[in-house]
Amino acid sequence: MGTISATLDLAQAYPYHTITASLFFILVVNALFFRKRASSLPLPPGPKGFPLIGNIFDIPTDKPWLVYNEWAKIYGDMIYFKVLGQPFLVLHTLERTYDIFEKRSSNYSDRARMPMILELMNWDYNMALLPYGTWWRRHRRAFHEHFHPGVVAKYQPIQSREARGFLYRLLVSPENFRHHIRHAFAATIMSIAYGITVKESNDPYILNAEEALEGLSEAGVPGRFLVDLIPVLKYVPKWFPGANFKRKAARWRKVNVDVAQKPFYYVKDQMTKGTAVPSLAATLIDRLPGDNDPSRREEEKIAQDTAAVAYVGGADTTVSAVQSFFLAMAMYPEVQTKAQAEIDQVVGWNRLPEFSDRPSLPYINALVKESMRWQLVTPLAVGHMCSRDDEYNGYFIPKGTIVVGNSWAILHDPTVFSDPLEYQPERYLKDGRLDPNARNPDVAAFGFGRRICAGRHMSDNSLYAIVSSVLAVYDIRPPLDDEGNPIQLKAEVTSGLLSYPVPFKCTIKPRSPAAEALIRDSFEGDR
Ligand code: HEM
Repeated sequence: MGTISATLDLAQAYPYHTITASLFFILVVNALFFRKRASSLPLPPGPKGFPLIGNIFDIPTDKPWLVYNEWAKIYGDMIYFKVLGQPFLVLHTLERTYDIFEKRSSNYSDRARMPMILELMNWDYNMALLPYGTWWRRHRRAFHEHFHPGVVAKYQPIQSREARGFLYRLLVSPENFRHHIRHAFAATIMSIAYGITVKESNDPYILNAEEALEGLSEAGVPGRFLVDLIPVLKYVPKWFPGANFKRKAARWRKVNVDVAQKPFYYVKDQMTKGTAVPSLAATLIDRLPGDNDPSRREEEKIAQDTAAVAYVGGADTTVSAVQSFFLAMAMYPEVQTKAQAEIDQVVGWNRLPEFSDRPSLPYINALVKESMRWQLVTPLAVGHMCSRDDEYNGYFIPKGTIVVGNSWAILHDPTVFSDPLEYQPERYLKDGRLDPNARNPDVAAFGFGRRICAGRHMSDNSLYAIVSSVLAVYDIRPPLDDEGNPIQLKAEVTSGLLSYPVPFKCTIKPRSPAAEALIRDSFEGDR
């Protein structure tokens, strides 16, 4: 997903002149279109704000999920506030997210309008950003067809191969493990989506996608560009004083066109020459209606978007979960020992774990779950916009409210997860098996309802492939100081829509000479 605007990170985002202009705009809009509240019910509780600007000064910019967690102790499990006229509702418990995002999904599956990103920067190929409706549904259907639980197994050979490549790169330069994690995912997804083998470094496709994602993270902060508040500004010509946003948008638009089109046209070209290797794009192109079919243009656009979103949605998300796994292993040696003991017993020393071993590895499965829960990749998931006025649980929820599920709170609820800040795979196990009654992190870690992450099944397989392979052959330990003493690591994460462990070091060594030989023997790439 990695691609969607942070919906709440507002206060930091509004420079003074933006606030002033926005206030003026809101005053005018309020005066012209003031709408009487459609319900006598009260709004849900929340911090009291100022007229017009609302709670702009209350909005936390650093790890907002923790601040909302504290607010929930004062206001309860539904927290409502407004910023510059935009209403927000934060849901704190699984019961609330289920009621709103699942049971009332037809009303809570839209996205906030983002003219800068969607209309000026051409991010419209990313279905995660699309408004709810037929066009989004057609994209979702096309994506689902290639990433639903029954079909993702076909990507396992690529995932295993890239996991082995990752093991080899760790051997060569363990200190670069963060780069290797990123490379492993980029390589896996480019191979699945386009059959393209990426270069070890400075790959043009990856560089392009990274630039596009940087643009998204800048433009994704609400209010960063005034055009998001005053959409009509998109018609201002590029040369107009102050229209720097149009020039920036033009540059990012070009990058985005490259991301969506270049690899796709490469595959098309290979298919014409008869040299294409199997890939998602090749399958999609193969099935397109004929050139003269009236639906051809739209179908080709959907095919192109589907392959591209696999990359931009998947490239930097699972990466964060794998980084958390490395951090956890360096901090919790006893967990690592138990996991390795299970692999040694089930898989032995002569081969690496396969996907077929997965059902026999309950502790590893529990560890994969805990790696998704402990430090969440998307602690506030992604906001859904409410399409119509609604009444729920005695409160009025106005149309246009951005509703956010606090996934972090749901997966750190101390009444459900004892010592929630600790990394404990045991919490998912009972009598040596996965406990079906334990809360599965999937209930919140990948978002909610109809917009729930469409790549989660593939992500889960990738995480298993990496985690099981690494534990089979490596010991991960804390870094050492100059005297050779272990340095105590802390579980600290970055803020933002996507959260990562704050960069840390760790010591990564093969478990034995036999493990090292296995890593070398299993690697299929160039040395
Ligand atoms: C740890 C890994 C991942 C996490 C935590 C994650 C998280 C998310 C979240 C929170 C959303 C928004 C859900 C919502 O609106 O309620 C999302 C949407 C999406 N994700 Fe992921 N994601 C991950 C991996 C992936 C991968 C590997 C892919 C692609 C192969 C992917 C593709 C998508 C797509 C296409 C959407 C848009 C869904 C829609 O709007 O209908 N994600 N993801």
